[in-house]
Amino acid sequence: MDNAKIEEGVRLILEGVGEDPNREGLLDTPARVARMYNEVFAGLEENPAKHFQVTFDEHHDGIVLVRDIPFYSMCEHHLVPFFGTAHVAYLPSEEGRLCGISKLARLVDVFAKRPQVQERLTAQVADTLMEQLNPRGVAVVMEAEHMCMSMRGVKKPGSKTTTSVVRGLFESDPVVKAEVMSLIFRPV
Ligand SMILES: Nc1nc2c(ncn2[C@@H]2O[C@H](COP(=O)(O)OP(=O)(O)OP(=O)(O)O)[C@@H](O)[C@H]2O)c(=O)[nH]1
Ligand SMILES: [Zn+2]
Repeated sequence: MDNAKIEEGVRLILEGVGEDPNREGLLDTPARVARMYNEVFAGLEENPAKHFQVTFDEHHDGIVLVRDIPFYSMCEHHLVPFFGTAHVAYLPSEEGRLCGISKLARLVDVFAKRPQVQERLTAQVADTLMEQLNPRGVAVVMEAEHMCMSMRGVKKPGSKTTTSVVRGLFESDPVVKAEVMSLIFRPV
């Protein structure tokens, strides 16, 4: 990442809003924001495949689901956060391999830590899992609050956006799809 460019940009924004980037409280802000962007956009420099180098030659007939994975992303339209929970499920194939369950959460982070829209984030997680594990199916559901809808604009704090992407058997077989959705949306 080009930190000098980020810092220059932040100084220009501060000037643009009528602030003095040289006053004491703001002096370190451009460098701080650059460090923050390195963190919140770290996924831009990550290849998701690296998380699937270790897989297990184990067999599991049914669904593997990790629910309630918290994530923070950045809306690419306004560059403010949207955040919530992701539910990631797959149905291993006969000959396919299993991954460590933490890798499903790591995969969410790789794509969440980029400028995003929620629909694309959901599809990228699903499609990468299909590529990497060659499972019989994948289902990804994300529920998020968008700061661009809460603190500004339409100002609807608390409104949640749900996106779902199903692939493979979860797409083609309504019974299997109903099973995974009942696990994802089971009453608490
Ligand atoms: N589909 C989708 N839209 C998003 C997402 N995040 C933000 N948006 C929307 O992106 C749209 C951008 O619309 P514009 O009309 O160009 O921008 P705006 O004038 O700031 O819009 P308002 O937010 O309605 O004030 C808004 O409707 C946002 O709600 C997302 O993840 N997916
Ligand atoms: Zn937005």
